[in-house]
Parts: sequence; structure tokens; C-alpha cells
Amino acid sequence: MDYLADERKKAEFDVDEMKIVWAGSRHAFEVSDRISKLVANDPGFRKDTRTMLARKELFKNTLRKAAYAWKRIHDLHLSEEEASRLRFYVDEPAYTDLHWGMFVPAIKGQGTDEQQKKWLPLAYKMQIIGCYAQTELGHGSNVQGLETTATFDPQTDEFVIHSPTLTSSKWWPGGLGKVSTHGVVYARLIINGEEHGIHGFIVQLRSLEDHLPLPGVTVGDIGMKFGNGAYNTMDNGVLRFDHVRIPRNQMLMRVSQVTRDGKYKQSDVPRQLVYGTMVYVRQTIVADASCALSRAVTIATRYSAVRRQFGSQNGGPETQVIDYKTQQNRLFPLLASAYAFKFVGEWLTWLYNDVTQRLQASDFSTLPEAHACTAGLKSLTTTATADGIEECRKLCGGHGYLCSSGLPELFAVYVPACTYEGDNTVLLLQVARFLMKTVSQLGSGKKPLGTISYMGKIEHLMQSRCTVQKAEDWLKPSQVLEAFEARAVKMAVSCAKNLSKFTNPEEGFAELSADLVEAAVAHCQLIVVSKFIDKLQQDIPGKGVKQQLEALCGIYYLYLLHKHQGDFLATSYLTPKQAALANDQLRALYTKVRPNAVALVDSFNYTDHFLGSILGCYDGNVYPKLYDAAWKDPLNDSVVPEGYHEYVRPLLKQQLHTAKL
Ligand SMILES: CCCCCCCC/C=C\CCCCCCCCCCC/C=C/C(=O)SCCNC(=O)CCNC(=O)[C@H](O)C(C)(C)COP(=O)(O)OP(=O)(O)OC[C@H]1O[C@@H](n2cnc3c(N)ncnc32)[C@H](O)[C@@H]1OP(=O)(O)O
Ligand SMILES: Cc1cc2nc3c(=O)[nH]c(=O)nc-3n(C[C@H](O)[C@H](O)[C@H](O)COP(=O)(O)OP(=O)(O)OC[C@H]3O[C@@H](n4cnc5c(N)ncnc54)[C@H](O)[C@@H]3O)c2cc1C
Repeated sequence: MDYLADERKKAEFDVDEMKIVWAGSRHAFEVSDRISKLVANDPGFRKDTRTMLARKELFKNTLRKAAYAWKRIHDLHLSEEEASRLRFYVDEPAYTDLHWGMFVPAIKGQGTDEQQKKWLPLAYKMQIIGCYAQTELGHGSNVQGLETTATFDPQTDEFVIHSPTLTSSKWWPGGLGKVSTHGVVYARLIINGEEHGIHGFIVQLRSLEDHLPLPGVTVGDIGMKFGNGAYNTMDNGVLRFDHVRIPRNQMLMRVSQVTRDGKYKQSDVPRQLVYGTMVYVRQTIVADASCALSRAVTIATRYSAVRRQFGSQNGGPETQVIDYKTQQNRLFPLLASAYAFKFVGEWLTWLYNDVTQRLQASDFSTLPEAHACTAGLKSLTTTATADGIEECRKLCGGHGYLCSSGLPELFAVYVPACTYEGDNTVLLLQVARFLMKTVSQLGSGKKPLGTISYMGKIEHLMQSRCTVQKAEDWLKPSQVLEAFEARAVKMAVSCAKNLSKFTNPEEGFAELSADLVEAAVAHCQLIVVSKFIDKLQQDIPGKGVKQQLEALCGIYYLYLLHKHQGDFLATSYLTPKQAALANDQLRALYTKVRPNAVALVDSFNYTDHFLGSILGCYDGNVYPKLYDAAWKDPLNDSVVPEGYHEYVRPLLKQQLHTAKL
């Protein structure tokens, strides 16, 4: 029985067409749909007991799944696209993520043609397994502060990789702890006593025969992490080198080279390309944020339609909690954000591919923008997604706290995204630097392009005032864009003015960093809003699909406007009356979306296996499933628990004795 059937009947749009919009294309939808069902129907990919497993058992099970996934990929001759979907629907972080997601891209991006020819075929066949070993115990954010050394020995034509201090121990790399045979290791290059900064080196860590660490290598897992199951399927590792020697040709030499006679040569490509793998992964993290958020929102929306509290009249049913305006005000902006992040993720993938093609043609002009966009959007989307998952847990009341709701593990596995690939605050400060540089160059005749082109309208934006007179005026895209542009430009200019009062710019930057972060957030929110609006300019087929997306877009920007109305009011773009009208329009959009809410989350097309949540299951049959699941908990294997006779019985006896006294 479908307990959500009435909700589904209310939908005012074509769900099948929306599924295609969400997937990106009909082809992407078909691949995704087929692979998700393949994984869901394969007992080899079961994950329902994951949060109850002890670490060793959990980890071994992940190794089994990774090997099984690899076998299925081969047996079924899956394409790269299909394999990547399979990895997504298997839904279990594993060493393979770092191998395919960072080790291979690092060699592709920073290796010479010759190095790629040697290493990539081995990596593609998984005859070697790699990790990305950058972060150390003492330094993660400050990459220039890494302490591992790679000293060139001209006698033997080798580099000597060494960990000179405890804090130079590599610490965190995923896949390193127990599995990787190789790593791209980042170290401080030293030639003839002279330092040349941080470079990447391919270093073998374990024997390909018996998996033991090679001489001079100390390696292990760093221990349990936050949450049950969750990221504990990953072997994040610690690594130390004691004068380990590698051949000279294992330094990744696309950006700079060391010659046989020890000369350091810089190519014409910018040094920052050493950071290129991080740009790539930040872009994939943005593309992934909408998946994690939409998953939590599916659970919270379906459950909110099933759950009833208060409001029964004449013995009739109580109110569905989704009908409370407070529930809508917490849930619908998250639903809208999932769609917003999907579209900005698609755009960022386009931007990344564009910058990659330009780099191949030696056009480095858009690299700073690509860095600022990937850093800023990674920060914005992961913060909102992690907070959103936790809000979804609260939206599900007490039952959201059960592991069987799927939300605790989803939060635990997702929340480190706010830290890895760059701490979110550190990344926003990079965006702020980019903005300050842009503002300082405005008078120089250099035209700001791309996502900062709005800065070219600075004179107009600094003076313009909002013209909204009635709530519906907030549905005009031009009006909304101008509001977000005016806010972003005014906040950036205000920071630049305050910075100019300092004689030492770095001191000023440090002192004003909290304001700078807020200016960076305003800029990034403008990007997300503008890409959602751009998406709506496209031809979107399907009955009612575009109208629903327009409503969601409105909810996304009006919610931001309401939440940050202090910024909009302080920069004098809006009047308090206009801010109130925005809120009126927001409430009207909630009413419009309400009957479509369940269908809008159905459009994500997630299987029950992928959701891994009793509260979010497709048929909404929540209570019997919760009840049955409780009895399956290992604690209920016996009626009288282990430990009763040792620890509880003596207490009771003592209490009985005291009572008699
Ligand atoms: C089940 C099995 C199935 C098998 C299936 C097989 C198929 C599978 C298929 C696919 C799988 C794919 C899976 C993918 C999943 C990926 C998972 C990812 C997991 C994540 C793991 C986490 C990894 C990590 O965390 S790695 C470590 C990341 N570390 C950081 O991010 C450090 C952060 N710090 C920095 O980035 C920098 O140091 C900085 C930005 C803070 C800069 O610091 P600073 O010292 O100020 O800067 P400096 O070095 O001096 O440079 C300044 C100039 O450089 C510019 N700049 C900085 N960064 C960049 C950059 N990245 N790009 C371009 N330019 C940059 C900066 O703007 C300055 O420029 P200016 O002009 O001089 O102003
Ligand atoms: C699950 C997980 C997986 C990881 N996987 C890998 C991996 O595969 N490979 C790898 O190399 N690394 C990996 N890392 C490491 C990760 O990249 C770093 O932890 C991350 O870059 C943050 O650096 P940090 O730990 O040095 O934080 P810190 O920089 O020490 O941050 C601590 C606090 O200081 C603040 N802070 C730092 N600098 C500044 C500043 N300049 N201004 C203002 N505030 C500042 C931060 O905002 C934060 O609040 C992983 C980490 C995690 C949690």
C-alpha cells in the first residue's frame, strides 16, 4: 500500500520530466535509474547493518564491497559514467574514492606525458592503488608550511623523502592507513641546500607482493572518526619516512622540473597548478552537495507528510506536520537549495572543463576565477548541506535520531566535507582575496569578466535602490539579481575601504577577516542565485515543470534575502517595507509548493536502498517498519541482556535487601 498516494495525486507537474531535469539529461537519467536499481537489487551491496558493525568488521566489509564493485564493473563492461554512478549508489566511502578521485587526477594534472604513460595504465587497472598524501599532523590548511622534505641526491639521481619532525608525519590521507600501495606525496623540494617550495612525488609505500611497508616507511590508520559506520569505512592514515629514496623521475614534473645535474626549471604554466587536484575535487564536491542534501530532504519531506500531530477536529485525523508553516519554513528552503546546488554544480563542472581546455591551450587567464569559484562554492554548498542534513533530522522529531532514519549516518559521513579539501573559512578567505584584488583593479581599465562582471556596474549598483512596490515584484529576475549584486558589491567595497585604512594590508586583512568572509558569502550566494535564474531561461519541457522550478528558485532567493536582510538593509538597497514584502511573497510560494512537495522529492528518483531510511521509504509505511526494525537490533537478540547477571542482578538484590531493612 502506498501511504503517500494522496500526496502524489496532488502533484501539479510531470514528475518524469522533472526527473530528467534533475539528472541533467534523458541519457543521464536512464543510466542513473538503471544503475541505482542494479545496486539496490544486489545483496552484495546491502548496507542496513552498517551502523552496528565494529570497525574491523566494517572495514573488511568495505574491502569486500570495493572488490565486488570492481568485479561487477568488469563483468558488466560498465562505462566510466556507469562505474561512477555505481560507486555513487553503493554509497560507502572507500579507498577507491581517493585512488580514482585524487591519485589518478593528480598524475593526470601534474605528471608529464611520459609519467602519465608509465603510471596511469597501472592505476587504471588497479595494479597499483594510490592516495593523496598532502596534509600533515602539524599543517593542513597552510600547504606552504608542510615539513616533509624531498632532497635531491645528484650522486644517485634520486630524491630522499624524509619526515624530519613528528608534526611532519602525513596525517589524514584516505586509503593510506591500510590499503594504498603508492601515494602522491607532497614535500618541500631541496636541491643543493636551496628550497624550491612544495611539489608532488609518486612514492611506493607498500610491497606489491606481501603488502608490508617498504624499508623506511611507517604507516597505519589514525583511528575511529565521528559517528557509527559513516566515514569509518575509510582508512585515513598516518605516514612517516625515514630517508626513503625514489628515482628522480618520480617527481611530478609538468609544472617544474629537476634536471639530471640538479637544475630547477619552471615551465610556463603557473605554479598554482600544483594545487590543481584540489580545484578538481572541490568542483566534484559542489556537484555532490545537492545529492546529499536532496537525500536528507527526501526523508524529511516524506516523513513530514506521514507524521501527524495535533489539530484533530471531530475525531478526524490530526494535522500532517508538513502543513505547519514553521515546518515549511524550515523544510522548503532546503528543498529549494537542493535544486539550486544541482544547477550551480552543473555550471561549475562546465567552468572547470572550460578552464581545463584553456590551460591545455596555454590560456591561464581564467584560473584565478576558477579557484575562487570552486573554493567559494565548495564552502557555501557544504556548509549549507551539512547544516541542512542536521535540520532534516530535527524536522523528523525523535525518530530522526534513530540510525534507522538514515540521517545520523548521512550527517556523520557528510560533515567532514566542511573541512576536507580546504577548511570552509580558509576557502572563503581565498574568495575574499580575489574580490579585494578585483575591487582594487576596477579603476585600471581591466574589465571584470565572468562571475565578477557585475563589479563593472559598480557606479550604478552603489547608487541604485530597490523599486519593489508589491510582493509579486519580487518574482522579477532582474529585480532579484540587482538586489543580490548591489548587496555583494557594497559589502566588498566597504571591506576594501576599511582595508585601505591599514598601512600593512596583511594586518588589515587579518583584522577585517570576519567582514571579508561575509562579503565572500554574499558573492557566492549571488553566483548560486544567478545560475538558478539562468537555468530558468532554458527551454524546460514537461507540464508544470518550469513553474515548479520558478517557485523553488523564488523560495531559494527570498529565503536568503529574509535570512540576510540585515545586509540588504544596512547597504540601504532595500527599505524595511520591501523586506517585509519579500517575506509575504516567500509565504505565498510555500503555499504553492506544498501540494507538490512529495512529488518534488520523488523527482530525485532515489531507491529505498540508496536512501537507507525507514522514515523516507517510498511507500510511507513508516510505523510497522520502525517497529519491526527495533526487534532486529542485536540488543534484542536475547530477552535478558548479557551483563544482567554480572551487573544488574547484584544491584537489584542489594536494593531488595535494603527495602527489607
Ligand atoms: C565502492 C567501490 C566502487 C569502485 C568504483 C570505481 C569507479 C569510481 C569512479 C569515480 C570515483 C570518484 C570519487 C571522487 C570522490 C572524491 C572524494 C574526495 C574525498 C575527499 C578527501 C579529502 C582530501 C583532502 O582533504 S586533500 C587536502 C586538501 N587540502 C587543502 O585543501 C588545503 C587548503 N589550503 C590551500 O588550498 C592553500 O594552501 C591556500 C588556498 C589556503 C593558499 O594558501 P597561501 O599560502 O595563501 O597561498 P600560496 O600557496 O602562497 O598561493 C597563493 C596564490 O595562489 C592562488 N591559489 C591558491 N590555491 C589555488 C588553487 N587551488 N588554484 C589556483 N590558484 C590558487 C591564490 O589565489 C594566490 O594567488 P595570487 O594571485 O598570488 O593572489
Ligand atoms: C575526513 C577527512 C578526510 C581527509 N582526507 C585527506 C586526504 O585524503 N589527503 C590529505 O592530504 N588530507 C586529507 N584531509 C585533511 C584535510 O584536508 C585538512 O584537515 C583540511 O584541509 C583542514 O586543515 P587543518 O586540519 O590543518 O585545519 P586547520 O587549518 O588547523 O583549522 C583549524 C581552525 O583554524 C581556522 N584557520 C586556519 N587557518 C586560518 C586562517 N588563515 N584564517 C582564519 N582561520 C583559520 C580554521 O577555520 C579552523 O577553524 C582529510 C580530512 C578529513 C577530516
